[in-house]
Amino acid sequence: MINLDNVTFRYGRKQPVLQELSIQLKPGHIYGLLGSNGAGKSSLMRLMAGLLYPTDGHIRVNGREPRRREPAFLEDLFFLPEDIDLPAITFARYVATMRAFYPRFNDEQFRAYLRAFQLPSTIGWLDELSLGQRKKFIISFGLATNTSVLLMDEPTNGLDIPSKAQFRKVVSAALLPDRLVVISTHQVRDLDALIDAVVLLNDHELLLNAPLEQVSQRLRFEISGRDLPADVLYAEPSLRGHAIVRENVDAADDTPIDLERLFNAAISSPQRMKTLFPAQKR
Ligand SMILES: Nc1ncnc2c1ncn2[C@@H]1O[C@H](COP(=O)(O)OP(=O)(O)OP(=O)(O)O)[C@@H](O)[C@H]1O
Repeated sequence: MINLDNVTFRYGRKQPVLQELSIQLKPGHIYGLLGSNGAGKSSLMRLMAGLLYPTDGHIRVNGREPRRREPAFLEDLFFLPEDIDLPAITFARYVATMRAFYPRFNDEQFRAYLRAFQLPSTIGWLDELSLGQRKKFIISFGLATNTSVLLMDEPTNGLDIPSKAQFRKVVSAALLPDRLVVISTHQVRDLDALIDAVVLLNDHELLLNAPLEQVSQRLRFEISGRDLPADVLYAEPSLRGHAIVRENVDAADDTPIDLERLFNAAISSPQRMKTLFPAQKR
């Protein structure tokens, strides 16, 4: 469980990047952390990992304060940063060294993940891997640590299209009831059919924190003709008319969620989104 209580964060004396953020993230879920460039996704992940400290407010991860970086905290959280700088050592040496920090690291799983990503387990020097190969290697390692919290910052950057599909498959299979996964991205389509809850940052604050089930109960994703319905939150021209997001006023059947349209609707109608999703903890 990750709990943020009124967290404000700023770099030095600059304007706050995150302001009075209160969020609760629960195990058994894969959260998609969304936001425009510079919205503060990486900063938030680094705060959760204890690599940055809140200017104000409190963060608890499984009851522990990340900033203390206690061994029990570190062995139960894996953070995959956006830029992966692997050392100039061999695959075998890296695994032998790093696995010692994660008591639940599972070698068999690790090799299965590498196979799923079509990376040979005979990789040589890590600094000679391409960006996509480095990502696949570290994603496989992170999943195999079996930590209860897994934070991944832009993990799909650098992955080719088949690998993105493989990523979704592998991560969803690795979700267990006691595991909490947070994946940040600005390429929201990469998270289609993977996440089951969305956390959206906008304008330094939390705009949306909702399970997708709730999103589809409260919003409809439709194609409309030229005349847009009055309750539309967002519309974009499409080949067949307008692709729209509107309120699900009469609780009609669910429509499939389009994450990109959800994102655009939230950014363009923030006040209506807040009214529609008055999160217990915002
Ligand atoms: N080390 C730093 N020192 C000062 N300001 C920083 C630092 N790192 C990030 N920022 C600023 O904090 C804000 C949030 O950055 P952050 O990297 O958290 O956003 P992001 O949502 O992850 O962006 P992106 O999607 O582009 O990766 C930006 O305005 C950025 O310029």
